[in-house]
Amino acid sequence: MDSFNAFLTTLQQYSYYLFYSGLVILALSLSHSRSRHYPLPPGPAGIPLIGNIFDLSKKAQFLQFSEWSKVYGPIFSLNLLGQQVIVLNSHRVAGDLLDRRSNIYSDRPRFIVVYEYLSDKLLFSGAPYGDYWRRSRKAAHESLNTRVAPYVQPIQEKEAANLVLSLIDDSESWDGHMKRSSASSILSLVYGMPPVTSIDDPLIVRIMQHMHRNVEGGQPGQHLVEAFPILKWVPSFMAKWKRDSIYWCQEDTRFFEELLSYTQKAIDHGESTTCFSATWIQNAERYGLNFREIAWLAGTMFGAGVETTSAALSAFIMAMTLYPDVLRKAQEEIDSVVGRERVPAFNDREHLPYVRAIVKETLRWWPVGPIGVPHRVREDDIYDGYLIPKGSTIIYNVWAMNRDPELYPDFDVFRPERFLDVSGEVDVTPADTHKQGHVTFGFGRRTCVGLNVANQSLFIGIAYMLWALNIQAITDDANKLILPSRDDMIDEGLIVRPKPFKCCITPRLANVRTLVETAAH
Ligand code: HEM
Repeated sequence: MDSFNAFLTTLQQYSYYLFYSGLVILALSLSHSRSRHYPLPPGPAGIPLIGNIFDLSKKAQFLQFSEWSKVYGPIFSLNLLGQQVIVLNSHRVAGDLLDRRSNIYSDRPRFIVVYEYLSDKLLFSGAPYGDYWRRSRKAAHESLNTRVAPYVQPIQEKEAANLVLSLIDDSESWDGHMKRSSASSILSLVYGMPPVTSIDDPLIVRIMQHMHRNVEGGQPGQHLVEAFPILKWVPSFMAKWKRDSIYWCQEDTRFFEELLSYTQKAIDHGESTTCFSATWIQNAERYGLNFREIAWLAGTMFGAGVETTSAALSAFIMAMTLYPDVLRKAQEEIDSVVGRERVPAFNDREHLPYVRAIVKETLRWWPVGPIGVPHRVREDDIYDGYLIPKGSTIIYNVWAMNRDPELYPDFDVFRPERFLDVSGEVDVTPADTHKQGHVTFGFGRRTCVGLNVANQSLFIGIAYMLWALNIQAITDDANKLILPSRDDMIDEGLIVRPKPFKCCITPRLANVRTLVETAAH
């Protein structure tokens, strides 16, 4: 009898279980089918099966998106070869979804070439929102947040001094120096290496090649396999992209592991080093990262930090060439705070609101990543009466948001004053810009983890250049100014930098070199 009762109780428990499971499944499927009754956000009509892919090949994507946003509004949808893409064009919409619903909007779309093959799934900036991303992001965040300023700032001051020296010695290659300086800064911060001062240094050349491959590999339309993932299964001997990617992944892994061994040796020899990678090695167990994963975490900083920071520095040079009044005003501020007997330092930051505003305006006026880095939504979502289907690629249109005429009425003009109150002292930043004044660092849980390092690097680099150098447009034989064109860009897909142009960069005073040289050593 007891066993029969036990059987009945179990049966009862099972029935409850089945009943409640049934309810949950019913509720889920109802909500799923209900959500499917909502329309997609509006968007340009495409061709059956291939969607809007050809509409996008006519001009730079961010320009096309911005044009569409004027027709379809702050949120519109596209179909790219069957892939649903949702484009967000206003601060409110991007903030509502990517920041305030970040629990479902923090995934990345699949990057087959760059993430799966070129990095063997170790490039965490391209990783899905999951365990590996969380472990890497935690380690990165602990090293790159504002609290580590005492370690970061002396390195960045030295790098800024070296940048100015190279601009004094070889101003014609100014764009190359921006890249060299940004790469050198990452090498010092991540591995504790001394500054690299030559553009032709093999280390710099190697890093540039790695970045170039990643940028090229990630360019939309570059590889058919991104649109047709089934091509991933084509054997290597028939697919050059696959052969090359596997080869370069091995080479880059070896390169990053060699660089990390530099830190490991320093630790083994008992040297005191507080560089990022030493922290990661010493806390490897707590982060749950092995040697290879740390090597790639460190290597990821090149891809994420060099091209972006250097493009912003180049945009600053363009802005100073086009807006000499801004340059003059900033130099007056710096001269009154720093004087001519010493070089600028981070301690001056608080007293240089106009220079701080120039950093913001540079990133607003020239968003180096005009469409950021795409996210992916993990669940069906309803927003403003529209369905955003699970698995959609979410693109936030930084270009359009940084040029929103309601927030920035004269958006085409480089005007740092827009970030200061009437007293000229207090920073002013619009809502949903994460106190940055622009959205160039992205959104939500994937927001640029290096933004403090980047802001500091730009501040000190710009302060040094303003203090030490005159930056002017060149003139022709008739003494007429030859101005660079704002529209001359190198569009590398995710990163856009000014096309190098000729300008005149000279020391402001005779004592500049001696003072900067002392600071560089
Ligand atoms: C002006 C300079 C920079 C700009 C404009 C920039 C911008 C961005 C953007 C737009 C993203 C994607 C955010 C998103 O998905 O919503 C990103 C991610 C990232 N950035 Fe930056 N970045 C800069 C400098 C740096 C630096 C200096 C570092 C490292 C030292 C860095 C490390 C990273 C990493 C690791 C990620 C991936 C984060 C993740 O997927 O969780 N960035 N950055």
